[in-house]
Parts: sequence; C-alpha cells; structure tokens
Amino acid sequence: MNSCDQPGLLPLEAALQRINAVVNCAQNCEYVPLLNARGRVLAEDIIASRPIPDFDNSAMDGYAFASNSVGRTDTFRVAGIALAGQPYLGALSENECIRIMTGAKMPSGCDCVAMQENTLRDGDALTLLKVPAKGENVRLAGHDLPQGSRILLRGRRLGPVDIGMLASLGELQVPVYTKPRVGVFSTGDELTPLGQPLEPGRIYDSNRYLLLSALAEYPIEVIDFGSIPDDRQKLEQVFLEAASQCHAVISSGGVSVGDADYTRELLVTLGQVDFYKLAIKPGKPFAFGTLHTAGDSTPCYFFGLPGNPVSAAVTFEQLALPALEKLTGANPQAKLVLKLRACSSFKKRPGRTDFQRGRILANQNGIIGVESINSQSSGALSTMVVANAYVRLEQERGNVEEGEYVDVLPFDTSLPLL
Ligand SMILES: Nc1nc2c(c(=O)[nH]1)N[C@H]1C(S)=C(S)[C@@H](COP(=O)(O)OP(=O)(O)OC[C@H]3O[C@@H](n4cnc5c(N)ncnc54)[C@H](O)[C@@H]3O)O[C@H]1N2
Ligand code: MOO
Repeated sequence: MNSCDQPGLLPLEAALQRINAVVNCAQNCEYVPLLNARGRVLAEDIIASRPIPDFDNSAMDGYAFASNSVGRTDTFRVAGIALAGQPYLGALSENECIRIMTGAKMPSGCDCVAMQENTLRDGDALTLLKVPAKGENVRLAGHDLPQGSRILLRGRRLGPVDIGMLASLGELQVPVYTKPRVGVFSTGDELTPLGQPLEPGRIYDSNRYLLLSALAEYPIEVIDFGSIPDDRQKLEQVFLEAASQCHAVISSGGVSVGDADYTRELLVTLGQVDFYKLAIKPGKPFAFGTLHTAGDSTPCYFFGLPGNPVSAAVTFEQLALPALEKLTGANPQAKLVLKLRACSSFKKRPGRTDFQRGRILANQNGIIGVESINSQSSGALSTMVVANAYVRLEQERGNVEEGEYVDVLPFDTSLPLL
C-alpha cells in the first residue's frame, strides 16, 4: 500500500490510461472550404500532388546567366526581363543575360543569378563585380516541397500555417473530421443564472461558463444544458437527453458524498462508472464512465467534474480535455513541462498528485523560476487568474524547499508577467 492520504484513490497516470483505453474517435470525414478548416482535425494525410514551386526560380532581384558563359566574359548584354508571373520565354545567346526578379521563373539556359548589388549596369551592358557560382541564388523546383511529400498527417489540428501550406498546394476543400457533440451542465441548488440577484447562500455558476468558453477553442459542437438544481428527477432527465444527443457529457458538481450529490448515483443507474476517486489535488471526486445510449452503438462518455471551481478547471484540463481531443480525431499532444527552480517553498502532503498554482517569474533576461501564490484553495477561482502556471508535484512527494527544481505547466505560452 502506498502512502495515499485516503485508500482507493486512483493515481493520475492510471486514470489517464483508463480513459485513453475507453475513449475512441467515431467521427466521419467531411470536406470543408479551406478558410473554414482552421482549428479542425485532418481526416486524411495530405500528399503534395505537385512540387512546390513547380519551376526553378530566382531567389534575388538581379541578373540570370548560364554559368558556363560567366567565366569567359565579364560584360553581358541584357537581352530581356523575367518578372514573377511573367517569364522570359526567349532563347539566350552567349554573352547575354536576363534581368530577373525574385520569384521569376529561371529563363531556359540560365542556372545562376547575380544579385543586383554585385553588378554595374550601363544601358544594355552589364558588368559583373562578383561572379555567381552555378546554382547561386536559384531556388529549384520542389525546394519547398517535393512532389509526393506527406506534408500534413491525419489527426493534425490545422493552424494558420497549415492553411497557408494547403493553399500553396491549391487545395480548395479540406478533408476533416466531423465535430463531436459535447453536452455541458452544472448541478447545484445554489447556482443562480447570471443577470438575477443572488439570494442568501447562492452563487453564480462559474464552472459552466469556464467550460463552455474552453470548449469553444476546439472543433467541438457544444450543447449547453444549463444549471440543473439538485433534483434527482430533473438530473436524470438531463442525463438521458444528453446521452441521446452527445458523444460526451461534462457535468460539474454533485460527485462527492454530500446529501444532494446525485451525479455519481445516477451514473451508476444510467451507465457504467469506470472510476470516481482520484489521487489528485484538487479534483479528488472526479467521475468517469459511459452512459447507456438507446440502441446506438456510439457510446456517450461521461466526465463528472467536482464542483469546486479550481477542481473543475484542473480535472477538465488534465483528464477530460485529452479525451475530448481524442474524440475530435486529434493526435495526442505532448504538454509543455518546464523544470524550474522553486523561488518559494510549496506545502505538499504525500498521497495525491498536486496541481498547485504558481507564478513563473521572469526578468528581461528570461525565466528565473516559479513561486507559490498565497492561496491554494480549490474553491478560489481567483487563484487561477493570479497564477500563470500549474506546479505539478508527484503523488508521493512531500514539501518542496526553495531552490528545488519542480515541474511547471504554463497556462499559456505567452505569460502575463505583471
Ligand atoms: N465529506 C467530504 N466532503 C467533501 C469531500 C470528501 O471527500 N468528503 N471532497 C471535497 C472535495 S475535494 C471537493 S472538490 C468537493 C466536490 O464536491 P462536489 O463535486 O459534490 O461539488 P458540490 O458539493 O456540488 O460543490 C462543491 C463547491 O463548489 C461550488 N460549485 C458547485 N458548482 C459550481 C459551479 N457551477 N460554479 C461555481 N461553483 C460551484 C459549490 O457551491 C461548493 O462550494 O467536495 C468536498 N467535500
Ligand atoms: O480535491 Mo477537492 O478537488 O480539493 O477541492
């Protein structure tokens, strides 16, 4: 037995493996216009049907030559001009060169380009100040991408550079996976719709807004089922409706042991619970399972996040999100983990993997370390605004002393440092 503060808690790695083993992408391929493909997941490999570029061209503004004539004379007659998109189509005699611009097709017979700065021009006469070598300043056909290259692989989430690459290949329509449907709801009698005054003991529903806006970043069709009161029947209704419409459902709240915590209980009736107690902090009461779907073979996965806002955010990001990304067809993404020096101590009890909130400190010369923030309360969402990274501390370790090196997961790659 390990030194878990409570028995029966599943370690984070085991939970991730279980989720990964259960969740599978069941999306189909659809073609979308290129400009609508940003953020979508490629459903097929993209293979270059032609080389890019498909002609040799000049890398500089200057003059194009046949390199074997360059050694014989250093004075040439400028016989014509080649512009990008307007090639010079004539033939070239000995002692002739062609005025050429960057990107223009190399005239036939020419195999090098002298940069304009290395020449002297007087009317039609050109003198070379520096002799170019064969191939100099020439970009060969296929130098960007040879024909047949498998440049973008299935499972890649397309970003602006990929859209540009697809445009240079002339692809108007892109094969992407259809978007999985993901339902979101929160539970709790205390949750008050925004815009209404707060009665005593009530709060606004922050989890659902956080989740809906986080999901908007992904190629996912999100269905908002709202805030559901702690009423078994109403919850059951939403569970059934969500299971019939969605590939996955994410709820927050009601997974612990309180008198009104119906979520896990309903999951047992309406589906199968895979696990519901995790050795992570925050986020211990996290339920994962599958909901029964009527006669349909496509399963509906269920992620029951804890109600505490930081616990909900951490379990969403660390556990639900990798599974949802898999549902979209996306290849697994390695997380950026920095090994940084602790600039303060961190309190830690052995037994759970901690996702403490920290601040990466940086000066003009770069990153200098990470410090703890004042509060590590899982009920305080403001800790995640003040922090700019998680400090991940392994399950069995204890306190961190200042000066030790710790694993840091930045919230973002551009850090708010003030
Ligand atoms: N006796 C025990 N009590 C608790 C345990 C435990 O093991 N034994 N675990 C604690 C931990 S850890 C967590 S995390 C919470 C999780 O409980 P639930 O998932 O059942 O969540 P609720 O009880 O519904 O709410 C907890 C907390 O979060 C607030 N909340 C809920 N939903 C939202 C929302 N949508 N937006 C903002 N805030 C929300 C809620 O008002 C509560 O304050 O259980 C501990 N208890
Ligand atoms: O572990 Mo709970 O998730 O601290 O708040």
